[in-house]
Amino acid sequence: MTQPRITLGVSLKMYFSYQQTLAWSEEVAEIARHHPAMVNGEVGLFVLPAFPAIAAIGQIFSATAVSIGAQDLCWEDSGAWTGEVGGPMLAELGCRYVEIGHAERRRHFAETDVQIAAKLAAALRNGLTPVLCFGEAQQLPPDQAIATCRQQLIAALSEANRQQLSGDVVLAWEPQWAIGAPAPAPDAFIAEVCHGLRQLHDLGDFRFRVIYGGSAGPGLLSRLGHQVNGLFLGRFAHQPTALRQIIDEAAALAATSPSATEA
Ligand SMILES: O=C[C@H](O)COP(=O)(O)O
Repeated sequence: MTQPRITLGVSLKMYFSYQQTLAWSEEVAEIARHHPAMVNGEVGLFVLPAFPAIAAIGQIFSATAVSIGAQDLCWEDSGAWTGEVGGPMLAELGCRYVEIGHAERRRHFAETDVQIAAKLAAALRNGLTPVLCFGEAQQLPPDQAIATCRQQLIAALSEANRQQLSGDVVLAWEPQWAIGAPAPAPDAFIAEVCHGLRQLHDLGDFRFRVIYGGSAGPGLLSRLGHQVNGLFLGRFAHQPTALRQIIDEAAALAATSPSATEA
């Protein structure tokens, strides 16, 4: 499948009620139906709601270019795994993406590298594009942040590599200290780390997009330019008007991407 020039993702985490999720999705679907860069596929948007809202927002986004996904999955496909949701059911529900390894899941649910690697393999096995979250816990110089992230990526991709799985993987780099903060990491730091992450070519047979997350909001994408393949958004996408502004910025960036000017 052709990749959008700019990828935007929104995780609603557990912020919205069911009805709020539907109302927000209706407004975003309206934007997506009319935004030229979304209609022509230059800007891609995926939305990850809480599990119970997946089917309903799948209907709301059905006639749009917006993809839906989940915030987690089980590493097993079926069986006696009370409370879990497996990749096959997510695929049945129309999910294209699944988030894996978010810092909040590591912190609050003690997810380990081994579990994250198994979940990533489960996603690929079920035709879902993993949105692999990773990022350094403390503020580090860019070269050390890149080295720390590289180790996390090697661990997270290890099971997929062992099973010789391949496919698209969204690399959602989120410095842990920038998540839930008043502002994102400094622009120059984001640019340098994303550049370094995009140079990592020894991680397996995957097609990567590197997107930045951590208090990202309007203005950031325009400031970063082509240093990133997109953004992973949380709180600052809760207002549909703010998301529209970010989509506009993505469209402007997509129009000046090297592949766009060659076309
Ligand atoms: O999943 C999204 C990220 O954790 C970013 O969330 P945030 O923008 O609210 O910090």
